[in-house]
Amino acid sequence: MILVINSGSSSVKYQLVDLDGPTRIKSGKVERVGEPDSGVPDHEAALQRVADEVSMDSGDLTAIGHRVVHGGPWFTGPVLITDEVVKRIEEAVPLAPLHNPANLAGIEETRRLRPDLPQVAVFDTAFHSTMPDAARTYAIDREVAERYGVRRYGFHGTSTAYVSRVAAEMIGRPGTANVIVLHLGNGASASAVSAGRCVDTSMGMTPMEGLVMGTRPGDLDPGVIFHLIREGMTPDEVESMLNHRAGLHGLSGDNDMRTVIERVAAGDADAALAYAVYCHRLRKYIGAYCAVLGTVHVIAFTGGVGENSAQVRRNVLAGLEPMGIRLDPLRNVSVTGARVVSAGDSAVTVAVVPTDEELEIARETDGVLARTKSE
Ligand SMILES: Nc1ncnc2c1ncn2[C@@H]1O[C@H](COP(=O)(O)OP(=O)(O)O)[C@@H](O)[C@H]1O
Ligand SMILES: CC(=O)OP(=O)(O)O
Ligand SMILES: [Mg+2]
Repeated sequence: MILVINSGSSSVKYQLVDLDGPTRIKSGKVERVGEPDSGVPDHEAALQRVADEVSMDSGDLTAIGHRVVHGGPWFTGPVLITDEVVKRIEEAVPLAPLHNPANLAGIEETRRLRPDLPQVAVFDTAFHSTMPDAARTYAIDREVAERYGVRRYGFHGTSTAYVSRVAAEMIGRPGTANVIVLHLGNGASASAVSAGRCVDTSMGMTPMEGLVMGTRPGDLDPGVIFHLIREGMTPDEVESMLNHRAGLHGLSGDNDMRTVIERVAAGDADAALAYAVYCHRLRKYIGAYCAVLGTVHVIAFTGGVGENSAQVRRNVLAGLEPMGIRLDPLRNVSVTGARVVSAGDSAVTVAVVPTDEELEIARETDGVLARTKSE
């Protein structure tokens, strides 16, 4: 039995997975980590709760798999965690300040509680590591880029790998489909996947580029940053603003899409603007990735917003009928499992695919253990 820990910026999810049996034995989520009055002051406290819930001393555990958001230039696949690996994950903290520290806290805690078990790191960046150079490269001075390691990595790769595979299977094109995956959670990204390979993704060197997110702005003219610094903000203040007080939260004061949508319905102008900017950016990326892929077989919505908000799907895809994208209004409001929500005559299939990062991490963890044993 494998324990999977998915430490996010504000939540810790876990799953106990038995890959030989009925797969998901137990799962849970500690949310609102670090928010005042949530009763969960930090990630250590959240992990303590998880440890209480899963009986960490169980003899049935064979390994622990961890989501790690940034693998830097070092990791293009899952690895057994050693002190050396931990050091690399620490080195990548400045590139994913909301995520890597939380991932490290999870690793440290489970290594302390179960030093006897193999632990595996599964990186968000790994799936995107085979992106073509044209998509991975920022058009800046090549020497500067090389010296400082400036390049695009992409994130949400574990989710995107899982969802693109399920979506391709759903339409009877396993391993061959062209898929646009829209992972819309607190962080959000779009990816273009062709025959199982990522050919472009919206997040970049850090998880700040691309779509509008709960607290991050997505695409932003870099000139804005220099303007703010010249006006007197420090680089740390700008970075903190862009990580914590931008996106839906920056525009409306709320980062939770459910609250934003309720406020839009109640006629709130700030929420309406935040929602409009969010949807507009998403439409732009869908258009861009249709062009990148040429032919799109399926658009897959996932993540908390993508899976649950029929309204976001409807608003974002409205008017795209000339591009062969037509939702079925009734299917779009259906609510269970992986499902097709496009009309029968839609050239492009639109699907909702609940992501399962934890199952994918368990499989990758199992794969690393099998390879380690056979070596
Ligand atoms: N029914 C819903 N309608 C709109 N948004 C929803 C709904 N359910 C969940 N969400 C949104 O999903 C987001 C969280 O997604 P999730 O994938 O769980 O986040 P993360 O894994 O990044 O912490 C929140 O913004 C939440 O408001
Ligand atoms: C990479 C990233 O943004 O992850 P999350 O959506 O879990 O915050
Ligand atoms: Mg997530």
